[in-house]
Amino acid sequence: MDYQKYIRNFSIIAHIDHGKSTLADRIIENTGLVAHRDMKEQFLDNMDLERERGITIKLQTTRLVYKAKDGNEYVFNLIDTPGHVDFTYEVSRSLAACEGAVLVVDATQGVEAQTMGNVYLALDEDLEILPCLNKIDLASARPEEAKKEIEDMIGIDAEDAPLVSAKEGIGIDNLLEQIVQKIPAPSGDENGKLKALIFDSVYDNYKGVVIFVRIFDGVVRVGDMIRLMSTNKKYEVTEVGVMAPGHVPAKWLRAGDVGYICASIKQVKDARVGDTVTLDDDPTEEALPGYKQIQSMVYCGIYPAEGEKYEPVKDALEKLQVNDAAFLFEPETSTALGFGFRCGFLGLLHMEIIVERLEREFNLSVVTTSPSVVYKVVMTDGSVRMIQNPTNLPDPSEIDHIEEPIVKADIMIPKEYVGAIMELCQQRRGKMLGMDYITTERVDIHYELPLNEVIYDFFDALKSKTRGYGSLDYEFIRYERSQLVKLDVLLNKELVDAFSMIVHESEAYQRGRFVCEKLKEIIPMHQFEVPIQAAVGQKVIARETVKAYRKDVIAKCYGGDISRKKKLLEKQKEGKKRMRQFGKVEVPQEAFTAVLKYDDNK
Ligand SMILES: Nc1nc2c(ncn2[C@@H]2O[C@H](COP(=O)(O)OP(=O)(O)OP(=O)(O)O)[C@@H](O)[C@H]2O)c(=O)[nH]1
Repeated sequence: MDYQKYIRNFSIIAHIDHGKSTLADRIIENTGLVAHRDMKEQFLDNMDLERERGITIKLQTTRLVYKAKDGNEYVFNLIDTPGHVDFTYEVSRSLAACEGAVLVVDATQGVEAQTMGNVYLALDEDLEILPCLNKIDLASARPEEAKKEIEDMIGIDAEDAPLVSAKEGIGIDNLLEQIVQKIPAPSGDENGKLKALIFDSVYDNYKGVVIFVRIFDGVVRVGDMIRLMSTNKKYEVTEVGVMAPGHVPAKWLRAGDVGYICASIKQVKDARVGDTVTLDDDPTEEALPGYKQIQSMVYCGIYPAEGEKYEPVKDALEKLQVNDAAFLFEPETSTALGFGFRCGFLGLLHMEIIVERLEREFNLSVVTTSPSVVYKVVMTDGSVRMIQNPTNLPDPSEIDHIEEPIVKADIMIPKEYVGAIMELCQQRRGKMLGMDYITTERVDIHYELPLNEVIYDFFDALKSKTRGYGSLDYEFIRYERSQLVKLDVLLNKELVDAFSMIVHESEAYQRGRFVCEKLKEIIPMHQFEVPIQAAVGQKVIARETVKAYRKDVIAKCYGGDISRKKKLLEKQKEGKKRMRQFGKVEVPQEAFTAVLKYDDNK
């Protein structure tokens, strides 16, 4: 098929901060479709939050036209991939839509953990990898060394890898030419049965769900009846088009194309990433490989903060979900916190983003309970329960054993930090699998770690112990039997379920003590004494007491001027607003996050 000769479908992959977004901007600019003055910094990252955090979450795809030195015009479909380990599945599906990937390596840093993580994903999809060295404008750039790392670690030729500065716009022409020359053109069968891969979907207020697809075989037109193969649901196509950028309607999409389809699909979760689209009256027999139901790895409870109502939070969560098929929630009640929601996330970053959006975009204040991974509980009668809320852990007498998710982690660090990182991993119940030298100065350490130990702040600890030079990539590998117990917190002798957590038996005592000490610092004095206890089953393993206060807060400024009194009272009131009442005990909201910051203490 001749037209396919002039199409190049590719992604840019990189370790975080190596300059993927900046390079994408530069490519867009150099292909000339977007006028310079219309270029917002980082064109592809379109959410404010993303821009602030500097990470790519939601995929954006752009169709560009490039006039090559051979005189021909080429269509480039630049498919953006999210740059964080939480979103690996989305990365792998957007790569599956491409023939090649531009691998950006920061020439001042060299190959890092997620460079490798992304490269493995690209190799799994049989992509042509086109390495390029970025940030060569910096004096500390060492492109030759970085090239050698690429050759040694990835096993691809990096001799001709373009040296670019995305920031200064150096070397971009050479890169564009190499994209034309080295990334293969698509080679689908336009006359075959429709086979298209959904690699992203978004909700649009006017059009409903817009699905982004790569057509492998066949043609799709307005009016066609399409079928999504994982659900067998049918929809009539109302619009097809390309992202040029923005939605530009077209007559059809055919083999080799990347574009969008609107088909009055109501919810993003009905059009799952990884699913195959075919025609209902002439379907392909076989779906494209690689479809997976997304599994939430981390769960937590989200509750309206005092003063907030249940309904607005529910509405907001529903709105967030229309656009995010990986985010799950269902109603849940907690004796301590009342009516709220159990929410599932891809990882901790995903969770933080949702909570932040609730606060920022919806102006809601919420309480989140300890994040938890999903435990596999094998009961004495042989049945298995998946538990994602510590409160629901069955009675220990009914449990035969508990299994927890284990991940394989690749940690890349300068060699002088090996000791510190091994110690960190040891503390987190890690099992070392091995260590490779990347260069004489840098190593790649492989560990198996319980996911539970990674989700809280492992990454922060890694960064601080390596002065920012460490990088991490991990993937789930299996469930493993482990000695886990439920740690409960009692305030004034009453169990506060929102504080319950599942911990390793060997850590229960220390953890219990930490939680009690922390709560003692945070819970204000009451008219009565407040005992704080940590317990495993019936056994109290740690205890602290918040003493009762004697004086009224105003008594302090007796005779003082009235405005000062007012201020104090107001401050007290303000403080009250952010309190949660448990029985007779008032607990400030910060307590819920403070008890998680265990590692500050280690
Ligand atoms: N000096 C210099 N800085 C660069 C260059 N390219 C990117 N940067 C800077 O490096 C930082 C990271 O660049 P981004 O483009 O945001 O990196 P990214 O890989 O897209 O990051 P994620 O979206 O988080 O994956 C930014 O501060 C850029 O300004 C370059 O060629 N030279």
